[in-house]
Amino acid sequence: MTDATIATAPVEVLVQLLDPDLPLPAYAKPGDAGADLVTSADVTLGPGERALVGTGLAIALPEGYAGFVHPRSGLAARFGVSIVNAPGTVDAGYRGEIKVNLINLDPTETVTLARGDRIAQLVVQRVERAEFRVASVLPESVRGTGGHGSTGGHRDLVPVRPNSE
Ligand SMILES: O=c1ccn([C@H]2C[C@H](O)[C@@H](COP(=O)(O)OP(=O)(O)OP(=O)(O)O)O2)c(=O)[nH]1
Ligand SMILES: [Mg+2]
Repeated sequence: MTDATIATAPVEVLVQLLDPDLPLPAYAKPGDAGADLVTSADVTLGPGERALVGTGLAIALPEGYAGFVHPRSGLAARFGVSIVNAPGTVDAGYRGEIKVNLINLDPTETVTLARGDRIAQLVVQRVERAEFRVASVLPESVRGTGGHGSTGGHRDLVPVRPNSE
């Protein structure tokens, strides 16, 4: 089945509208993974500035689910706006307002967002709960302890610092 509109039944998420004039989280297109969240206030972010922004929503996710607050790629590409703790994690038991820690990563431009603008997207996912057990030896794996670039691929990537030749 390739039609993105044909999907399994959606999971029901109760939403408390803390600000009745603001919308529910909304999927912009069929098949979208993220439902857009809006800012409840006007926000101005100078270069490098961040702000914890309300969305006017509180939700109750079913047990076994979490919400992940992701940046919007359009805001990132056009204005350099991202989320400090991307993706933010909304626990199933959280009943407070969903907030978004926006940051303007542009080095020179100030960005202005108006109340009601879509600032982030909420991805609802099933999550496993782990039981952590101490082990003195871990099972072997092909990767082993290699990480942090151990597979290469950075040969041509040389860090360039401003004002250095
Ligand atoms: O982008 C986010 C991330 C988190 N939260 C809310 C929901 C989440 O359930 C709660 C706690 O988030 P997290 O566990 O990431 O933060 P913490 O610093 O560990 O806080 P706490 O000590 O309350 O767990 O804050 C948001 O509203 N937006
Ligand atoms: Mg926590």
